[in-house]
Amino acid sequence: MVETITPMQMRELEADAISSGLTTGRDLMERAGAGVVDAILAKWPTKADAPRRAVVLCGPGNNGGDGFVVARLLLEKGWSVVVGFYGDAAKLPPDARENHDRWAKLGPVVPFPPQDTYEPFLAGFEPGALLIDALFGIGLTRPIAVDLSTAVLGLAINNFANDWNIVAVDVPSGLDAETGTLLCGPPPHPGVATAADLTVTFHAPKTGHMQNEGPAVCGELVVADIGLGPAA
Ligand SMILES: NC(=O)C1=CN([C@@H]2O[C@H](COP(=O)(O)OP(=O)(O)OC[C@H]3O[C@@H](n4cnc5c(N)ncnc54)[C@H](OP(=O)(O)O)[C@@H]3O)[C@@H](O)[C@H]2O)[C@@H](O)CC1
Ligand SMILES: [K+]
Repeated sequence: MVETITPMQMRELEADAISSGLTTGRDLMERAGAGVVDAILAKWPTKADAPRRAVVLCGPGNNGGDGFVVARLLLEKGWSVVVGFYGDAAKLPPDARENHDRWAKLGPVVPFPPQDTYEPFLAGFEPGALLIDALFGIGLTRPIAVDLSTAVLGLAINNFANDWNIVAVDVPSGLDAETGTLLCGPPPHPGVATAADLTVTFHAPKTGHMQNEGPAVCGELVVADIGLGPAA
């Protein structure tokens, strides 16, 4: 049986590790991003000589921070990367802000949903590219706004037409990481922005990955070690 932990237990593990001096939030975020990239390259090794193109959608919290790390690490590997950002940089938590700023020195941060044209994102729609969902992780507290979920759905529809693969950072955005239920708005509001081909979570699976809608929307679930000690 797979041992799962709740999001609250994950936060406690993280806080204990940081307060005891075992690690820092910055290092955890770097390892989380590296774990996502490792899982991508393990699942799609041929992408090393395929399009090597990714659109990374980053949200307003630390899940978005992980996304900025993924964007930087893929760029370092020679990928072409477009970053969309749903949020306000000035309000990002510190580690996410740092990684946003590091990325901003490497490439543009395109507001998402885009204000006038989807062109920066659509330019990436070629077969085999990746859509990386770093919008919301264990901090999702309410249904995703209609404008955001509609914009993601628009990209996802293009994705289906163009054989993209979707990678979720920690959880597919819209999935409650504790209960495995979808935080849905009124119909036709989609509850899960992106049902993933690959979900990369950290330290241990969360309860929500394994129950209710979780298994159906996560795709393959990979657990990355981020240095919090042995998993439960
Ligand atoms: N903890 C760990 O051990 C590690 C965590 N790591 C990573 O951090 C992630 C957790 O980060 P997190 O706590 O910042 O939460 P996250 O999911 O980014 O979202 C919070 C933001 O979203 C907002 N918001 C919420 N719902 C919303 C909605 N419907 N629509 C709009 N906004 C909404 C919310 O705003 P608020 O509710 O305060 O208004 C807040 O701004 C975790 O999943 C993992 O990826 C790793 O780096 C390694 C170690
Ligand atoms: K996510």
